[in-house]
Amino acid sequence: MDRNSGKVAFVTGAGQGIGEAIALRLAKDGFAVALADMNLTTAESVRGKIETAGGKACVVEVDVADRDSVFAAVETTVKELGGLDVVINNAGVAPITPIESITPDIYRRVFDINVGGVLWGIQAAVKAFKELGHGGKIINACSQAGHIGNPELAAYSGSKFAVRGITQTAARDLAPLGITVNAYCPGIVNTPMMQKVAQDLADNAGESFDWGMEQFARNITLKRVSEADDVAACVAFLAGPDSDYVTGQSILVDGGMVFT
Ligand SMILES: NC(=O)C1=CN([C@@H]2O[C@H](COP(=O)(O)OP(=O)(O)OC[C@H]3O[C@@H](n4cnc5c(N)ncnc54)[C@H](O)[C@@H]3O)[C@@H](O)[C@H]2O)C=CC1
Ligand SMILES: CC(=O)C(C)=O
Repeated sequence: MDRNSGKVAFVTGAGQGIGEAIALRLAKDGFAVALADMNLTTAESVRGKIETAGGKACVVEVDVADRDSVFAAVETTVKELGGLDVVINNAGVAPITPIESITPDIYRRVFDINVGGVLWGIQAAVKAFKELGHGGKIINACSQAGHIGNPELAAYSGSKFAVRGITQTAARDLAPLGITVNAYCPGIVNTPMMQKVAQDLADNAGESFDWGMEQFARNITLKRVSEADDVAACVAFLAGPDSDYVTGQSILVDGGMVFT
């Protein structure tokens, strides 16, 4: 707790799922947390949970696909919470996309949010860290699907491979500024996103939700689907001082789905 007190973390997609779990965990670990989301209702509810537990948080509206919106959200965070030390580019979307179904609109939406959101988040973080006169930590949402192509998720898998590449490059470019850049790669996490992915896959095949989930879950070595807290624990490591000598890595937190 003490090691992070006075530090500020900015988390996109913090209103639900993995982003919510990250925000709650970092607040418990002593960070003041900016809850950045396009859904202000869910973000406000997370703020309520943090404040009830004695933590500090603010809500910031953001559309991560919009560069200006990301820069404005980061600036608001610095004003409201008095600094910035960690930026977590977590927001993402995962539509089921059999290869022949991908339209220009689907392609652009997935890449604008999953890749653009990471790029603009990195740029906004660098600007703020420079203005504040110190380095910092940038942490991006990748996926096991960013290490191996997942069936019927071509647009999504492609976007997450891109996140891994950007993470490596940004780590090299930003090291001279004292900034580390890493990513976390969840497996199958029980969140609204994954529930929809499984349901859509099942609907396309005329099967049940459990069948849809099983298509993704059957290769998990630890034989259980992940909870968002499993991912938050890895992000807490990447956000804290114990990861100071780690950069450019995309760390799998998938219960043993992909071995690299
Ligand atoms: N759930 C899973 O099994 C896995 C998730 N991931 C990644 O983890 C991240 C979080 O996923 P989940 O929590 O499962 O998703 P989720 O769909 O449950 O929550 C996503 C949050 O991001 C927000 N959001 C979406 N688009 C946004 C935008 N343009 N601007 C601002 N906020 C936006 C939503 O309002 C929501 O609060 C994503 O990047 C996802 O790709 C990676 C691997 C597995
Ligand atoms: C949605 C996702 O990231 C999967 C299936 O790994």
